[in-house]
Amino acid sequence: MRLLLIGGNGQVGHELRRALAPLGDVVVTTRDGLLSDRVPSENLDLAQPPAVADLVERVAPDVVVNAAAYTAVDRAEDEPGLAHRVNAESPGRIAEACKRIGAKLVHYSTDYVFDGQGLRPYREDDPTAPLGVYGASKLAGEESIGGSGAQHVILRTAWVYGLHGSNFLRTMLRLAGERDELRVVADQIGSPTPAWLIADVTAALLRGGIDTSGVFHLVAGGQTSWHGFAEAIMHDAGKAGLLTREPRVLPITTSEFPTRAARPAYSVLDTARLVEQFQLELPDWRSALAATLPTTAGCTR
Ligand SMILES: NC(=O)C1=CN([C@@H]2O[C@H](COP(=O)(O)OP(=O)(O)OC[C@H]3O[C@@H](n4cnc5c(N)ncnc54)[C@H](OP(=O)(O)O)[C@@H]3O)[C@@H](O)[C@H]2O)C=CC1
Ligand SMILES: Cc1cn([C@H]2C[C@H](O)[C@@H](COP(=O)(O)OP(=O)(O)O[C@H]3O[C@@H](C)C(=O)[C@@H](O)[C@H]3O)O2)c(=O)[nH]c1=O
Repeated sequence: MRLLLIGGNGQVGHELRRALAPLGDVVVTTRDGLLSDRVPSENLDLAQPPAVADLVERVAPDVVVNAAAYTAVDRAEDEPGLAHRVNAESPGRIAEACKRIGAKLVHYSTDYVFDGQGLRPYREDDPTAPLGVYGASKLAGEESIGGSGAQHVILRTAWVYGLHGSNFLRTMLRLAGERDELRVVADQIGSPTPAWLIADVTAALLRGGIDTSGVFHLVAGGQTSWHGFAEAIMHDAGKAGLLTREPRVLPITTSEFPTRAARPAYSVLDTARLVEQFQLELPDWRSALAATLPTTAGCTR
């Protein structure tokens, strides 16, 4: 199988390089033509939508996996045009190119397409109503892919973290080294999901063969708040010997932590469609976190 992985330096892209390698010949793109380990890659800037189709058609893959995105939730409020080009227009162009050459497309979207007013885990067909520019741009990306006619799987995931890249886990570990007390919102509920799980599920889907199109929710099981997640990070990181001291983690309300973009209060995703369609088992968020952190005996991931 010939694969084109767009965005090899992000947290999901980094894990996809590992997970997709056994599936065949993988061509990787980054924004500046260089992978994080300094290995050269193809160069692709999704802020320039016209360049996208040329690359897809030149590489002529069987499958395109698009892990690149504009993910700066607060900054997106001030850069809506750029967020839209990267998260909506370019994915639409990728999908159109896939349709032309008969390639399948795997793409990722977000829980931030919902407004967070739901009372039970969101299903794929529940009404969307993004609260901010990032969520709106990702929703527009889903729609342009959906309308392209390309065979596609869009995996909506949430609260992604890992040991690589920029994410909440790494922010908490950094702050733990700097402060005696962390203040973290306890009234936003979701499902922390490690990047390795997203990559492993993507590889499993491709290994089994994708003969469907649509949106599927992919998150680790269970739910917590950002505060609950931070407490679990401190607990597990402390046990793994990663902390020189364990700060107190104080629960606060969203109004006590003002941010440029509003976030959904509740964005747990129902994964039944994915699990049933592809016969998968997903770990709960707590054991997935424990499996992500290095152990004193060495790194588990
Ligand atoms: N992070 C999260 O919590 C969540 C993420 N998702 C979705 O999952 C997918 C993967 O996200 P994740 O790995 O966390 O994201 P990251 O922010 O870790 O990585 C995004 C990657 O996209 C690249 N990128 C950004 N702008 C451009 C551009 N103009 N042209 C080319 N590449 C660009 C970045 O490049 P560079 O390295 O050069 O900056 C980076 O490598 C995305 O679709 C995201 O929307 C969904 C839910 C939650
Ligand atoms: C750093 C920090 C954040 N927070 C709050 C702010 C926010 O409400 C929440 C999460 O913070 P972050 O800004 O790190 O996370 P955020 O960028 O909102 O994360 C989102 O990223 C995008 C890409 C997604 O698609 C989402 O699923 C989600 O993972 O925690 C605190 O309460 N205390 C803190 O010290």
